[in-house]
Amino acid sequence: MVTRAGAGAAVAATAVVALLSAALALYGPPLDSVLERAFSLRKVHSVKDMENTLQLVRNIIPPLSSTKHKGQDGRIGVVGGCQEYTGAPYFAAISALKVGADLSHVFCASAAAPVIKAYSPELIVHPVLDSPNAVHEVEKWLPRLHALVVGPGLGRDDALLRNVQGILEASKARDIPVVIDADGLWLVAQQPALIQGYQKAVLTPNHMEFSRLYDAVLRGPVDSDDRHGSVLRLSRALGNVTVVQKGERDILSNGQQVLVCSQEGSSRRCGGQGDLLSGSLGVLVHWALLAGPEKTNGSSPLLVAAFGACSLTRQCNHQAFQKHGRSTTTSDMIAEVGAAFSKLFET
Ligand SMILES: NC(=O)C1=CN([C@@H]2O[C@H](COP(=O)(O)OP(=O)(O)OC[C@H]3O[C@@H](n4cnc5c(N)ncnc54)[C@H](O)[C@@H]3O)[C@@H](O)[C@H]2O)[C@@H](O)CC1
Ligand SMILES: Nc1ncnc2c1ncn2[C@@H]1O[C@H](COP(=O)(O)OP(=O)(O)OP(=O)(O)O)[C@@H](O)[C@H]1O
Ligand SMILES: [Mg+2]
Repeated sequence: MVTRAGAGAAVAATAVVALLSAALALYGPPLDSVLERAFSLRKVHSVKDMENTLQLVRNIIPPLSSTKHKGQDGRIGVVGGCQEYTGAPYFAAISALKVGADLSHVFCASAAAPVIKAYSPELIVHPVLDSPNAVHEVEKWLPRLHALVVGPGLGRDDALLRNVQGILEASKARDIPVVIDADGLWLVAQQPALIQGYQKAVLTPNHMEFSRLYDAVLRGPVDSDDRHGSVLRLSRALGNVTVVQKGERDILSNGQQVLVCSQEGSSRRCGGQGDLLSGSLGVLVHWALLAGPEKTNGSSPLLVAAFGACSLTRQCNHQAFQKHGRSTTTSDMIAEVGAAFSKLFET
C-alpha cells in the first residue's frame, strides 16, 4: 500500500529530478556530454580486466620458429633525430629490436646520423631527413617497412616538419601503420587533417602533448577531472584514431572503448621512457595487425598493441628501479626489456 508520506516522497523526488534536469539544461554541460561520460565510464576497463587484455597481447605475439627468415618478425622505421636530440630516436629504434623486430631503421637529419650510428651497430641509420629529396629517400624504403614511429627527437624545424608531412602522406597511401609521438604530435596539432580518420595511426601523447592536441582539435581546454572522457572525445574527433595518454595511469581509446593500464612502474621519471614505449609499440602494432581481430577476441588490434607497449614500458621501469633506484635511466630500462617481456607475456 502506498502511504501518503510515501506518495509525497515520490512527488518530491520527481520534482527534484525535473528541477535538476532543468538546471542541467540551463547551466550544466550538454546532455550528450553527460551521457558520453556515463557511456565512457561504463566502458572503462576495470583492473580485473587488465589480465584479460594481457592475454590478448600474448595471443598476438608471433612464435619464434626456425623456418622464418630475417625480417618476418618486423622491419620498423623510426623517423626522428636532429642536431639536438639523438637519444630519443636511438631509444625508440633499439627498443623495437629488443622487443623482437628483426630490423630497425632510423631516418634522421644528417647531423644526428653519425652519433646514432656510434651508439649502436645494430641500427640502420639513414641521414636523409634534411635533404631536399627527403620524402623520396624515405619513400623508397616504405615497401620494405611494416610500421613507422614518427617523432622521437625530431625537433620542430619547419623544413624537417614539411618533409615529415610528406612521409606521413606517403605512408598513409601505402596503408603502413604509424605510431606518432613527441614532435610528430606537434606536427599533428598544427595539421590534424594529416591523420584524421586514418585507422592505422596510434598517437602517444604525454600530458603536455595531449593538452596541445586536445586544444587544437576540440578547441577548448581538457577537463582534468575526466581523463577517460577526454581521451575518448579526442579519439572520436580525430575519426577514431587510437590515442594513448601517458601518465600515472595510461588511458587508451579508439573512440569506442577505453582501456586503462596501471601496471606497476615506479616514481622515477627520467627522459626517454616515452621513446621506449613508442618504439615497442611500432613492433606490437605490426604483430597485432598481422594476427588480426580473431586473436584479439574482437577488440581493436591497435588498442591491444598499445596496451602491451604501456604494460611493458611500466614493467621495465619497475624492474630497473628495483636495481638502480633513483639513478635509473632509460638505458637501464632497455636492459630490462627481455626479462619484462618474458614476465608479462611468456608466462
Ligand atoms: N635523450 C633524448 O634525446 C630525449 C629527447 N626527447 C625529445 O625532446 C623533444 C621534446 O619532448 P618533450 O617531452 O620535452 O615535449 P614538450 O616540449 O612538449 O614538453 C613536454 C613538457 O611537459 C612536461 N610534462 C610531462 N609530463 C607532465 C605532467 N604529467 N604534468 C605536467 N607537465 C608534464 C615536461 O616536463 C615537459 O616540459 C622531443 O623530440 C622528444 O622526443 C625526449 O624524448 C626525452 C629524451
Ligand atoms: N606519474 C606516473 N607514474 C607512473 N608511470 C608514469 C607516470 N607518468 C608517466 N609514466 C609512464 O612513463 C612512460 C613515459 O611517459 P611520459 O609521460 O614520461 O612520456 P614522455 O614525456 O613522452 O617521455 P620522453 O621523455 O620519452 O619523451 C609511460 O609508460 C607512462 O606510463
Ligand atoms: Mg616523449
